[in-house]
Amino acid sequence: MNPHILIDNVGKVFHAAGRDMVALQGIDLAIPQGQFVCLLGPSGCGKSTLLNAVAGFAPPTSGRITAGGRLVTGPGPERGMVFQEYALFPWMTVADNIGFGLRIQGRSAAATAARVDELLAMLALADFRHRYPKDLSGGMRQRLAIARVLALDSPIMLMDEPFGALDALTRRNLQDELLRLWAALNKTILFVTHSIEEAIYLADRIVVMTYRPGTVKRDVLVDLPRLRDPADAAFNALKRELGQLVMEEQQRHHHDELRMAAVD
Ligand SMILES: Nc1ncnc2c1ncn2[C@@H]1O[C@H](COP(=O)(O)OP(=O)(O)OP(=O)(O)O)[C@@H](O)[C@H]1O
Repeated sequence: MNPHILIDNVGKVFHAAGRDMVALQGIDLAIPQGQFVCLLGPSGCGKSTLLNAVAGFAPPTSGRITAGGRLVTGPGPERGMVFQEYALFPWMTVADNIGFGLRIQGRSAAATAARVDELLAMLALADFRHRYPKDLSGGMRQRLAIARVLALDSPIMLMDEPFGALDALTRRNLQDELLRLWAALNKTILFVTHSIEEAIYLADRIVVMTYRPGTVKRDVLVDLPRLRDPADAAFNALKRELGQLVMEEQQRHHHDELRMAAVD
């Protein structure tokens, strides 16, 4: 079967302060339909750069990416993105935020209203439909951000540290919610995190990235039954193994920063 997302020898070079910086190099990933993939690595290893390339926001400088068999040349309706900072319209109510994308797609008022009701129920937001984002907790805002993306029915969801700003309990609730939606809706998910535990809790597959240049350091299938228990021995064994890999890259990051400070 053709992969749902194909990342083929992708590289990205930034030109900054008169220097070339290789953010990504030779990334190859074939992601089948329905797989939940976490990109894991320390700050600066290119996770967001890769996700933005798949989203079509910032094209790679070499290689190519296809989604659903089509070359990615820009953003597209088959790829929905959820950001850490919610990306909500503060002047619109919860219901209007969810319906916005549908209206600009030209759906009728009745079809939009029906779909909005469905999503409000799915994300347990029905009691909040008339509120504005500023009157919601961080967890509720992130539910709303997910509802907005689900409204468009994109088969691929791209998520950039979506739960990074939430407290531990809210984060776990939303992780469970996301697993439920993923299983029910059969989405392909590419999810960026620097939390090893989050990656093991969620993913079918974890791609650990190296720091500068960003390459694939390890590509691991997580074969543990869900819902996973972070206290479980196999969970912890994998956590130790991945922790070692991420630590090595964090140290490279740290040495790089010391070297840059010495040059300046
Ligand atoms: N527009 C840009 N111009 C120049 N350099 C950039 C640009 N965007 C990202 N970079 C650099 O590319 C590298 C990868 O950045 P990226 O944000 O993808 O990393 P990340 O793994 O997502 O980190 P974080 O978890 O901190 O977001 C970093 O060294 C960053 O400084």
